[in-house]
Amino acid sequence: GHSQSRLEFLRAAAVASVSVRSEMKAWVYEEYGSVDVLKLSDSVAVPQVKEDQVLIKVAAAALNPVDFKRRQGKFKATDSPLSTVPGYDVAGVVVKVGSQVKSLKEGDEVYGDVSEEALNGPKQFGSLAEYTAVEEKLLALKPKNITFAEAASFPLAIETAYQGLEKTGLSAGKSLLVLGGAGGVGSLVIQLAKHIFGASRIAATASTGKLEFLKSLGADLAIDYTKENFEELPEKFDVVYDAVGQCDRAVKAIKEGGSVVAITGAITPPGFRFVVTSDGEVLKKLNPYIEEGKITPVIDPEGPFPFDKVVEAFSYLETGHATGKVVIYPI
Ligand SMILES: NC(=O)C1=CN([C@@H]2O[C@H](COP(=O)(O)OP(=O)(O)OC[C@H]3O[C@@H](n4cnc5c(N)ncnc54)[C@H](OP(=O)(O)O)[C@@H]3O)[C@@H](O)[C@H]2O)C=CC1
Ligand SMILES: CC[C@H]1OC(C)=C(O)C1=O
Repeated sequence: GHSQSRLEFLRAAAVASVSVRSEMKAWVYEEYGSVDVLKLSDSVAVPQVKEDQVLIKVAAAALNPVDFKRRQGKFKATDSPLSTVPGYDVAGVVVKVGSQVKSLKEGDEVYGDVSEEALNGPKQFGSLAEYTAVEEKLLALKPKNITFAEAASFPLAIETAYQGLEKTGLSAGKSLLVLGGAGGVGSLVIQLAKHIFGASRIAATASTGKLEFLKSLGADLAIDYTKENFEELPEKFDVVYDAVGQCDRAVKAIKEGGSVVAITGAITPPGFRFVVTSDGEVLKKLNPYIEEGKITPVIDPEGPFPFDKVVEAFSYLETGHATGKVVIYPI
């Protein structure tokens, strides 16, 4: 009928517009440094899709500390070549698919972390752009009940939270202490621990103004780190998830036989380091919890930041005091 042919026309036009357009707007840095090296260019090549990749028209992106640590040159030994388009987290619409793509098609609304290994050869052309090319296996369909901005807030942080908790052996009836419960990762660790891993008791640390926020996420005990030292409390935990870099103190807060997973900072045994691997299958597994409203996105109210305010967004994230995620929307 008329509407079907119109839809096909629009879809073809969308594809044609991309295949004709060879340049796009993107944030780029050509050298390592502070936010001053970030430039907004309008002549970056639209990425070509490899056989196992899809081309995404970016609707929203989110920032992670790894973006600014990488830009500062902290991972230069294993980084991809400069110049770099930063950005790991993406949400948007598929506009082109590679020849080996199995289940995604043009028009699909997707989200994910574009770099399978965060530190080892991350994407040179990331998500802070109008288009980005991503392997199908790193993506999942966006749940219908959340916006693109909310979807972009999840991937790297929720995969870090989930995979890190899996490694600790947290299971039903065990207790957990989260160091940095109000951050992008910590706010999801609390929710996943409660709703998926069945933790019987969750404690978390943050500063004075965020204690009620911790409880709203599902923490039973909110510890104000400006007033007390968690490791001096009488209560010990089966698991500590360190998202701050306090492993030397975390190991004093576990029960005999407990475990400490640390995602940043120096490691003190028996604590162990964990680094996230991007995986669309994790998002597919968590989608039902998001669709049921059990896991909810947390976007810092300073944002979302529009595309031309990425420098302001990084400056805010780099204060180390963002609540939940710093999102870039609209693009
Ligand atoms: N290994 C891996 O795979 C990954 C590592 N990371 C790393 O983990 C860390 C956390 O990442 P992310 O959550 O995105 O970071 P965020 O920038 O979102 O963390 C900000 C939060 O940290 C809290 N915070 C700061 N200092 C303390 C403290 N002393 N005690 C408790 N909370 C504190 C702040 O709360 P307040 O304002 O109350 O101080 C704020 O809410 C970063 O270093 C990041 O690089 C992140 C993802 C993956
Ligand atoms: C060594 C941890 C490193 O990896 C990620 C993804 C970060 O944010 C880090 O600090």
